[in-house]
Amino acid sequence: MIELENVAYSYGGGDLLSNISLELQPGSFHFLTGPSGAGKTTFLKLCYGALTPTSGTARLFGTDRREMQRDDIALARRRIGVVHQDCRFLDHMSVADNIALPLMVSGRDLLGESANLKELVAWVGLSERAKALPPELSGGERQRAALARAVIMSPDVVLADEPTGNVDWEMSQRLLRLLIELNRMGKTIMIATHDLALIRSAKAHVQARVLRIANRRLQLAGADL
Ligand SMILES: Nc1ncnc2c1ncn2[C@@H]1O[C@H](COP(=O)(O)OP(=O)(O)OP(=O)(O)O)[C@@H](O)[C@H]1O
Repeated sequence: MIELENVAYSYGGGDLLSNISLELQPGSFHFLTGPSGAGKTTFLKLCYGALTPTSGTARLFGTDRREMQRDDIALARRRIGVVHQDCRFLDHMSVADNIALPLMVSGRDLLGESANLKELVAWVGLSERAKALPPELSGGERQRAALARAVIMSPDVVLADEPTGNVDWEMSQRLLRLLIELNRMGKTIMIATHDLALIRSAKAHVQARVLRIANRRLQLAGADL
């Protein structure tokens, strides 16, 4: 699905990431951890093709990122749902319209999709808030709306960047349950997080690999988490 082979990435100074190799298997569940500034968001951007490796190869669904044209990237992006750290809503549009935005952008028939949209809004527990504007939402509501938007196109892979960053324990558990449910439906999940307690709590419910970025490298974290 997504394959990184000996990838390095630099924003212009020295390498932020180097020697990164990983193949995301269909249906797998990964956590990605590491100190602030280690490069977790950058790593996710390499996985969804927003960045091209400085060296090495990133393949998205079998195609080298360097050989992908605009349309290829757009197609690959429909298969990868991203929950951004800062949610990125359009504040003048309702929660439901924000969630439906990927459908609108890809030219899908919104009327035909309205039952799916309603079901998805209910799945994340936001039926009562569907008409609200994003600035009116709580942190947990924002994160659930961001998750719904990330999966509206039925992606194969969901990459979530600190999806539980600004919410209490109960809400992080609720978000985690939603992500585990997606994994049980067959989706490949990767969650970047600082929250080691969240990772520990997941282990009882899902077989997850824990990756850690430290000193520019990607390592498999030890069992001592
Ligand atoms: N567009 C950019 N241009 C230049 N430097 C950048 C850019 N984006 C990120 N960086 C730098 O790259 C480093 C890694 O950033 P990144 O956001 O990937 O780390 P992170 O591990 O996700 O951090 P955090 O846990 O704090 O979110 C940081 O030093 C950051 O300032």
